[in-house]
Amino acid sequence: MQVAIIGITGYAGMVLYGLLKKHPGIIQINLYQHDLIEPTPLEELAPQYENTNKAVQPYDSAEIIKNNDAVFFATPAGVTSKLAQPFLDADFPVIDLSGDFRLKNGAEYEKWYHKPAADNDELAKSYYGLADLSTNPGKNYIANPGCYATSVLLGLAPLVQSDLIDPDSIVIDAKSGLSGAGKQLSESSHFIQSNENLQIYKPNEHKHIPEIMAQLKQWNPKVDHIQFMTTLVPINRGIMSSIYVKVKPGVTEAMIKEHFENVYHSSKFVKIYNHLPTIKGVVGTNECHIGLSYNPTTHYLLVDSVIDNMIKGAAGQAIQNFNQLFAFDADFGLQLNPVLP
Ligand SMILES: NC(=O)C1=CN([C@@H]2O[C@H](COP(=O)(O)OP(=O)(O)OC[C@H]3O[C@@H](n4cnc5c(N)ncnc54)[C@H](OP(=O)(O)O)[C@@H]3O)[C@@H](O)[C@H]2O)C=CC1
Ligand SMILES: CC(=O)N[C@@H](CCC(=O)OP(=O)(O)O)C(=O)O
Repeated sequence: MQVAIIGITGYAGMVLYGLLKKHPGIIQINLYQHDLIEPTPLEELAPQYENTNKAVQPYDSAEIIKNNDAVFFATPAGVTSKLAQPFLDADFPVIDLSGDFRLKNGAEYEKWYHKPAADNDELAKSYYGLADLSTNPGKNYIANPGCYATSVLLGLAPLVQSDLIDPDSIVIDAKSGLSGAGKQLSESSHFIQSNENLQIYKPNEHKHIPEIMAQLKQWNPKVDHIQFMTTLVPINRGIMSSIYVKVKPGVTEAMIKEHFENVYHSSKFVKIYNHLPTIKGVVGTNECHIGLSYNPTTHYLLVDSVIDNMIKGAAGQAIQNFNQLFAFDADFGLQLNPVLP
């Protein structure tokens, strides 16, 4: 197969390119970039690719459809809402790493993203691909989930789906490394500001709140709200979501553990641990590690869910979705080891 990537000069695009090069079902990766007027050597756009002898083509939807079997958009929010139409019209496979097609309601997107949304009838054609817990019903436009949303939803699914917790009690304290913010420098990601520092950002305003809520409500309509906070931590990669929930009377620690193990027993990528996992155990992999700690005095349960934001939270899950769509083995391109020590 041949696939296209848009956004090779960004963090998610470059990680995706590295993973797809090792995918046994892919014979060629074609790169396209939005601001080119003629084919340009990749190394001119991104010096780390020196001597790779690869060209990047100007963006052209008709060429992409003609020369590829699928396209990955690793572009910022606000891009695919404008570019998706020819792909939707042609029912051409798209894996969209941005948030533009994750919410089904355009007005809700505009409220949280502060950008114009795609039309509601276009949004309706997309499939939210939380790849470890759902199977594509055959839709060709895949909205790849957000990084925080992935770690939170994988941590909450067994509890919410089976109604084991007080649905009003969900409090999430999520921490992310700086690569989650993409390559654009901002005041909060400047070295002086981020190094040796912790910064809470977007309190009660994070765009992953409606994304998480939409999925939780589908699983269990009793969930009406979540308390969700995000903190920037001075590491390159990784997300730890510390999720606190009040367990229902009669639900024991042993029952919870067994339930998590049952839900994920056949999962290649989600692993339940006896200890509380750390970010280092997942960075470089497509895995989500989950640990549990129950407080019998308060009846609060901590679910500790960690992922690599660049892989499970972006490029890796995009490949899982691609593998599902084209019936490849789930771990094609994703047999990875953590970066240790
Ligand atoms: N970083 C992460 O951990 C995660 C990112 N995502 C999502 O993946 C997408 C990419 O993120 P990330 O790689 O971090 O972002 P970056 O900012 O690092 O990269 C963005 C890429 O998109 C290109 N781009 C910028 N503007 C446009 C435009 N108008 N049209 C087409 N292409 C454009 C950039 O090109 P140029 O070099 O010319 O600016 C660059 O190649 C985003 O939607 C992000 O939300 C999802 C989950 C996790
Ligand atoms: C550290 C940091 O800034 N992280 C980003 C999350 C990026 C991501 O996963 O999400 P989208 O694809 O939804 O943009 C943020 O909080 O907006």
